[in-house]
Amino acid sequence: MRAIRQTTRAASAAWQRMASDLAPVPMSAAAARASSGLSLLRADDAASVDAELMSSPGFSVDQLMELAGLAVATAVHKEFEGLAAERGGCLRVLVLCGPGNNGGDGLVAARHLAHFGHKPAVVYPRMGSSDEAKRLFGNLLRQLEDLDVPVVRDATPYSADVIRSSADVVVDALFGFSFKPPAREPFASLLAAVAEAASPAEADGECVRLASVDVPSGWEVNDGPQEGSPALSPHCVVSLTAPKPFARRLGAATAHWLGGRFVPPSLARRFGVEGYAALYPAAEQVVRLDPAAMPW
Ligand SMILES: NC(=O)C1=CN([C@@H]2O[C@H](COP(=O)(O)OP(=O)(O)OC[C@H]3O[C@@H](n4cnc5c(N)ncnc54)[C@H](O)[C@@H]3O)[C@@H](O)[C@H]2O)[C@@H](O)CC1
Ligand SMILES: [K+]
Repeated sequence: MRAIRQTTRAASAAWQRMASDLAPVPMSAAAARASSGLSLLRADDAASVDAELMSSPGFSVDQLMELAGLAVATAVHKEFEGLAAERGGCLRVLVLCGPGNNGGDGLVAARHLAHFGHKPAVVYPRMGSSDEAKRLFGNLLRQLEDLDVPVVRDATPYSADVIRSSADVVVDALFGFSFKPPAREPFASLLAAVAEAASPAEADGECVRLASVDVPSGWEVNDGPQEGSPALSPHCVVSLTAPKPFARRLGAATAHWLGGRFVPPSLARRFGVEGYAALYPAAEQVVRLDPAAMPW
């Protein structure tokens, strides 16, 4: 009998040793993100992905901007479908476009929003002066003109009150992953006005809905909102290619969409972002991320 008890104790100890060998080793948060292919893309890595897409696989900037802008328009349309239904199916969308490619995504999004039956208007205070900027953005402006989408080049009239009275939704395409705080004029004042217009501080809680393209403008891409800068508090963010590290600072009330479904798996793997491709349903160009399922 004693021999049987000793054998049982030995077997149990061996089993416990084996079980502890098999138990999952706790991973660091960074390792968990990398192993899932759902890393956050730091600003310099996002710029490298962009540069590589336009070198080895041979995309043109026009192609990428078209897909990014279409994704933005689609996400905005889907996110605010309920609001559109309250407004007879048509939203007044004020698209604020900055001087770089984030602004270009906004110009493309405005065109698609017009095709979707909404009423976009664009504020575009500064355009790059290079020949390439003039060609790229000049074409996008011409396409808006052909659709009778108004484009205003002077941002000064856009106080919080003017924004509130002229728009249901503001698309913030002022700055993306190349933004370096603090914002200079006229963008600083425009950002302050948008921040006020989109804040539900009014007595009835009614405010303009704000959708930010890639990064909420005025937020530091890797660290999020900074003290003292006019920091937007968006209702939704549409991240392109992969969310950037500021995403950790988004509150639970902010919807987070992902678009930019064009990165080849080999390139995505090198930056630890290959896991996002599997999140898109079927032929969708955008996906609403579930914050509980994200490792960050
Ligand atoms: N691979 C991708 O994910 C793609 C990204 N695209 C978009 O491209 C964006 C990045 O574009 P860019 O690199 O042109 O840069 P941004 O559009 O982020 O901004 C750069 C421009 O903003 C100005 N600027 C920067 N800091 C400023 C400040 N503090 N005050 C005033 N002006 C300031 C710069 O002088 C420059 O003109 C992304 O965020 C995304 O929206 C798409 O267009 C194409 C594909
Ligand atoms: K933005």
